[in-house]
Amino acid sequence: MPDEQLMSGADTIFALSSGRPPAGVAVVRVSGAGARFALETLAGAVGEPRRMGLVTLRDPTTKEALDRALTVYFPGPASATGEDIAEFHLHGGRAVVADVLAALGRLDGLRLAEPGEFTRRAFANGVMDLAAVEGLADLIAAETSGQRRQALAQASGALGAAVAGWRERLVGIMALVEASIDFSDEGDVPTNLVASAQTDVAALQRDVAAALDGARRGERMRSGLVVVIAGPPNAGKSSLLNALARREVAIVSAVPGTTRDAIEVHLDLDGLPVTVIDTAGLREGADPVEKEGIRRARERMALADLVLWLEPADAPGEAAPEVLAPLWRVATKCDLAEPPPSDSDSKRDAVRHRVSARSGAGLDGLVVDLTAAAAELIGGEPPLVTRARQAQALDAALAALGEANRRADSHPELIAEDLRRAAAALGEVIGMVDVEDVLDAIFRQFCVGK
Ligand SMILES: Nc1nc2c(c(=O)[nH]1)N(C=O)[C@@H](CNc1ccc(C(=O)N[C@@H](CCC(=O)O)C(=O)O)cc1)CN2
Ligand SMILES: Nc1nc2c(ncn2[C@@H]2O[C@H](COP(=O)(O)OP(=O)(O)OP(=O)(O)O)[C@@H](O)[C@H]2O)c(=O)[nH]1
Ligand SMILES: [Mg+2]
Repeated sequence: MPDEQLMSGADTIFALSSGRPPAGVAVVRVSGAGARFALETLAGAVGEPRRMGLVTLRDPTTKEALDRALTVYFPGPASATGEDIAEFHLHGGRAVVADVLAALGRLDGLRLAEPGEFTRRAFANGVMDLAAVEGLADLIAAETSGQRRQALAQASGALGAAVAGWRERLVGIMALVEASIDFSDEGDVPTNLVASAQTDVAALQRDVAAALDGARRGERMRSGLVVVIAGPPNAGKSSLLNALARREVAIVSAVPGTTRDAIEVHLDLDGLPVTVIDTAGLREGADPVEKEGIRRARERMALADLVLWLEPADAPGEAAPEVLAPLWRVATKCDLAEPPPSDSDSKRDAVRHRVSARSGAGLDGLVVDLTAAAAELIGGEPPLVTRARQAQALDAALAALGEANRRADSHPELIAEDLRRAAAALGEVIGMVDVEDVLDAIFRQFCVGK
């Protein structure tokens, strides 16, 4: 083991960072003081920093060729983890990858990385703040362009930069308040210092509150908008789900009470993530299994962002239950019945769409309307705040700022204490304070190699 590695105390870690073999190319990353040693030993050369080179990789013991591969060396601290990094871009065959990983594992001081360990080191070395780490997790999980856009902004440090700006302003405000405390020792309290501090606090409150305003939107973008299909048995709920998903996800039958479990599909509507959930038809007097399905249906409706209430055009009139979310009445099987005279529905809860899963009629219109609703709820410029954890910390900061602002001018020491709490809460957002358990929770979500 190289001496500097013993001194740094941290192991050198390695992992397959690309997807599951077989694949066209597989990328193995090595991070830590032994990265250089790994290249020297397997490739026989390190190469110019940050330049790829084509080499033959050899087993260090037998000297057998393992692959013709591309390698690149990134010396720390200007690297993705802040440590020395070596990358092996291999042919993505299972045996190539397995044999190269095995050869690395036999090198002194190298061990397989734990999930998220590369990113954990990037965080520990100040390459990324905690919000950026969360953004990176979201970037890897992103299924739609909208999610990608929001995650990339956060992974690139958008929230971290905003928080840094707020903290800087807070430090300026604290200086004003501290100055007024010092003056008060001299029996000459310039109250305008505190007044000026309070003006600045109010401005800061407005900016933090504005960022918090987007939090719900950010969380919905991460998790996807939840649209629940509900209605009486046999209304054509599962048929509509299948039509929206364009595949036979749910069982459709003429027997009422077919669906019991809630069935989810993920749609990408113009880059916006929408989860559509098919549920058991609501009715009284069902058997115990169906009853449980109906309980789950109601539970899903209670958590929905939007409910589609389906009623067959040839047997309309089943009253929709009260729900918190907006509810759209959708007439189904419109191939079976003529539309009723237009004044037959009261304006307030008029049927909003007439569809037929069989003929396809009305489906495009429904999707256009859903896309517009999604754009309304989660579209637009990506918000800064995207997680409940971030929102809670900012809420705490806002509360402390509010306290500071409400205090009488005569208590600068108490104002200073409020401001320190606000600063600590802002620090939590970017992981400067008190986040060990949060860290474990976040890094557990990552895959090995990230
Ligand atoms: N092959 C490969 N592709 C990858 C990654 C990787 O680690 N390896 N990434 C892994 O997530 C992402 C790219 N992220 C990276 C982030 C920073 C640096 C880096 O060297 N940063 C230095 C120098 C910056 C510069 O010269 O412009 C620095 O920030 O100091 C490299 C990759 C996506 N693609
Ligand atoms: N003519 C016509 N029949 C339809 C249409 N959509 C569904 N059906 C029929 O209506 C019956 C019930 O359809 P499902 O989609 O299973 O209804 P559901 O609401 O999921 O029923 P449950 O799961 O039992 O609550 C099936 O026989 C379907 O073929 C349609 O647009 N037109
Ligand atoms: Mg069904």
